[in-house]
Amino acid sequence: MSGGVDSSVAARLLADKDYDLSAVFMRNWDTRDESGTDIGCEWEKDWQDVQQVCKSLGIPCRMIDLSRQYWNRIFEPALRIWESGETPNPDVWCNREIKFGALLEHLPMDSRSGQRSWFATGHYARKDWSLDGRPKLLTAKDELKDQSFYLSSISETGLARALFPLGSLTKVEVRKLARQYHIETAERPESMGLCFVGERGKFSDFLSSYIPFNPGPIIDLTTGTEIATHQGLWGYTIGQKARIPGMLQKMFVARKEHLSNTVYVVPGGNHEALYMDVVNSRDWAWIWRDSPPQEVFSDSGLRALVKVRHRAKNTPCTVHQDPNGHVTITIDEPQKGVSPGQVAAIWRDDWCLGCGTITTTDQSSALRDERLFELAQQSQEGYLMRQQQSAQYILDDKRIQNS
Ligand SMILES: Nc1ncnc2c1ncn2[C@@H]1O[C@H](COP(=O)(O)OP(=O)(O)OP(=O)(O)O)[C@@H](O)[C@H]1O
Repeated sequence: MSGGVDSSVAARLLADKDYDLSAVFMRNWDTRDESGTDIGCEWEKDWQDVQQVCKSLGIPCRMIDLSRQYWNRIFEPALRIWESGETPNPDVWCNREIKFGALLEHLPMDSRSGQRSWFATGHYARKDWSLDGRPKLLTAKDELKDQSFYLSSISETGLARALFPLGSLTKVEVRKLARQYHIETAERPESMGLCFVGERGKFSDFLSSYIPFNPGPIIDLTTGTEIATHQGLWGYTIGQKARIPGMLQKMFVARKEHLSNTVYVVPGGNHEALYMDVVNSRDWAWIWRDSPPQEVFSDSGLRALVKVRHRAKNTPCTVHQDPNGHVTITIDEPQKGVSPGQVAAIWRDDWCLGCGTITTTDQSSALRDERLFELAQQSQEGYLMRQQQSAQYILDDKRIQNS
């Protein structure tokens, strides 16, 4: 339980069904880890809320400190990904590594069945069983609140023990129930921001206390000219507006290039260079790890639905997997703002099958404007050449000084 409306209502619904309940609150962020900031200990407030709600529901609760695991398994790796120019999705990996990973390991074993106890959360998702008894992750009834995207990386073992009591309710119904049950946190607003880290004002300011500045050029992809300097690739997200001082025209981030430390922008939020329809991925994980759908290995591939970020709509696509496990997704309708580092998850109707991290995106020949990509190539080569030249000048300078 997080102390919020959703997990509190979930607990109450299970209590009404006579489950033998106990609650666990995870403390996953230690504000002492925050470099140079003094933001206060929000987890203490959440923990108080959990204790208060549990007291009125009459169920025991305890706190588990998983902040070291969160730092090592989620936050540190995410910082390295931001630094490399990709935009990670720590919340998806948090569900796999922490909630349905480290936490599950703490759950007591049921003496009768020899299995771990059931594990309920306030996620908006549903679960069903296949005919041969395997758990299926399904989308929630409330399409707007559906969180199956965030759960798409969890394993079959974790899913098998999971209960999602809110899966068939809408958020409006859940809030109504919270008021009806007089749950203390019924009016608590939706939590925002990075899972467990919480809201942190301007996110790029928060990141800049962990990642060193690394200035590089911002290049207009349509002209190949350098129009500004950025302070680090991590401050820019593909598809989003890029603030360019002194420029009236609104520019949007089309690409980020790690090798040359370059941000490429285009004028206008609907520019064709912002739309991608081919997605390559790494670390692909099927929820049923040992039995991917066999169609992905055939020439025609698996027809499915894909989501490339939480609020994107599920879009028809074709999925292929090569013998090395790499998954490529070709999307029927080009998507805006598909970002390496983010997660692509796939569904068959309402059944979520798994997800992977986006490595590269591309435009199929129907979309591609070769001229733009030649310009990008040239400006990248030009930038690398200038870097080599300035390195040579520094060397020459040193030689002159030494002699
Ligand atoms: N600190 C925590 N300790 C234990 N469980 C948590 C914690 N944070 C989240 N959860 C569990 O994960 C579920 C989803 O969390 P998330 O933050 O995505 O949703 P939420 O809408 O903010 O949920 P809530 O209203 O319960 O805070 C929660 O409903 C809860 O069951």
